[in-house]
This record gives sequence, structure tokens and C-alpha cells, in this order.
Amino acid sequence: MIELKFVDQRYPASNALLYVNHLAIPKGEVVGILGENGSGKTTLLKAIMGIGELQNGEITIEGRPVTAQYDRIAFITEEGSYLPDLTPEKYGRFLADYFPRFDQARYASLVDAYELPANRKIRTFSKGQKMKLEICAGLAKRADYLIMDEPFVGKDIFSRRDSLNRMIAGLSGEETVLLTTHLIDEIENVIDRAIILHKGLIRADIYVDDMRERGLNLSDVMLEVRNARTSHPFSWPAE
Ligand SMILES: Nc1ncnc2c1ncn2[C@@H]1O[C@H](COP(=O)(O)OP(=O)(O)OP(=O)(O)O)[C@@H](O)[C@H]1O
Repeated sequence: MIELKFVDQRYPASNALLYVNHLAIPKGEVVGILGENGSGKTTLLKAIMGIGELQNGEITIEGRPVTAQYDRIAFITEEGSYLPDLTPEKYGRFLADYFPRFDQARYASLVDAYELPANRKIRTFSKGQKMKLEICAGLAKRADYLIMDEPFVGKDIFSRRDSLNRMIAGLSGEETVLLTTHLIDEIENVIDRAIILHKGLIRADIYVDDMRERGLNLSDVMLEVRNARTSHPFSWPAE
């Protein structure tokens, strides 16, 4: 389980903040972190990854600090952790040296399935190809926790669907997945739960099955969050 308690993260330079009173994400859940530009999605993922100082609060994974468990977590982001002068093949060897659980055969088969040029330098890849490579590396790490920031960025619609399906097919079902995205239509059938941020606060936290039972879809809930007046904080479902 990932647990956040009284988390307060600020960027003094922009007055932006993220505040989470309490959030628990049980093992095995696939969670979408949604919200408009600047709502704090990346800040939330970075806080979970232990990047940047927390002003207050505590974040743990299975009761232990995140920084003590990096070998069990894959952080997949556009910024990328790849080394641009390596080819995917050499990058795979590098990761195998670095992460004891890294599965090189699985990595090679994912690189192949995504049709990435295994012997071309990563710096020559398009944005979408770089992100695909990050997904290959993340899945091959056999991480228990996959934290993905906009994993479908830079991809055309077919590529996005393909990437999403491949990613889901590549999971064992045991992993806990947190992903940020703006592609709410595409992920509605993939996620178990949606957490919607607005101005650094969680304004809705819903299980997709419950939402559907109420005859709603993600766009409806996102719209309600957006239209809620800040003087009347909106929280869904209502307490
Ligand atoms: N390094 C930084 N220094 C100062 N302010 C920052 C920094 N990084 C982010 N912010 C601010 O924090 C707020 C939240 O940013 P964040 O990147 O978490 O949003 P986001 O929901 O991921 O947005 P997007 O959908 O555009 O990627 C924004 O107001 C942003 O300008």
C-alpha cells in the first residue's frame, strides 16, 4: 500500500502547493491521477517518488520510506532516465547491471513488440518512441509499483491505444499502478480508481465501478470538479 498522511509540498517560486490529508492506495490498484494543467499531478507523483522536500507529512510504501525501496518502483516519465547516447540494447545491459530483478529477455521482447530500433542511439528517437522505451524498461524491472507521468505523451491515437493495451497486457495484475493522463476517454476502461486534483487538492476520489453505477463517466466528474466554486469546495462522492 502507498500511504500519504498530511502531505504538504510547496513551490515557493510559484506559490503552488499540494496538500493531501490522507490517501491510501492498496496493492494491485490501477489509479488514474487526473486534473487540468497545473493541478499538481506531477507534483504528487514526484512527492511519492521522494523527489523534492516535503514541507510536512509522511509518505510510505508498505510502511517504509519510498527512498528505501527504489528497486521495487519504476518511475516512468517523459524526462526519462535513459542515457541518450546508448542504444536500447546497451541501455538494457546497463539496467540489468543496476537492477537485480531486471528481466533482459522481457525487455528485449517489449522493445521488439513496440518496434523500437534496438541499435540506434536513444537521442535520435521521437518523443513517443522515448516514452515507449521507458515503458519497456519500467515493465522489465518487474517493479511492484509503476508510477507513470503522462505515459502516452507524444503518441498518435493508434499508438496510444496500442501502447495502453500492451502496457496492460504486460502487467501481472499484482502491480500497483499510478498514472497521470489527460486522456480520460482512453483510460476509463483501464483504471480501477480516479483521483482528480484541482489547484493542488484532491477534489474527487472515485472507484470507476461506483461512478458507473451512478450513471456517470469520468468527463462528468471532471466537469463537476471544474465547475465547483472554490468557496464551496467540491468533494466527490459527497461525505
Ligand atoms: N519546479 C517548480 N517550481 C515552481 N513551481 C512549480 C514547479 N513545478 C511545478 N510548479 C507549479 O506547481 C503547480 C503544479 O504543477 P504540476 O507540474 O504538478 O501540474 P500537473 O497537474 O502535472 O500539470 P500538467 O497537466 O500541465 O502536466 C503548477 O502551478 C506549476 O506551475
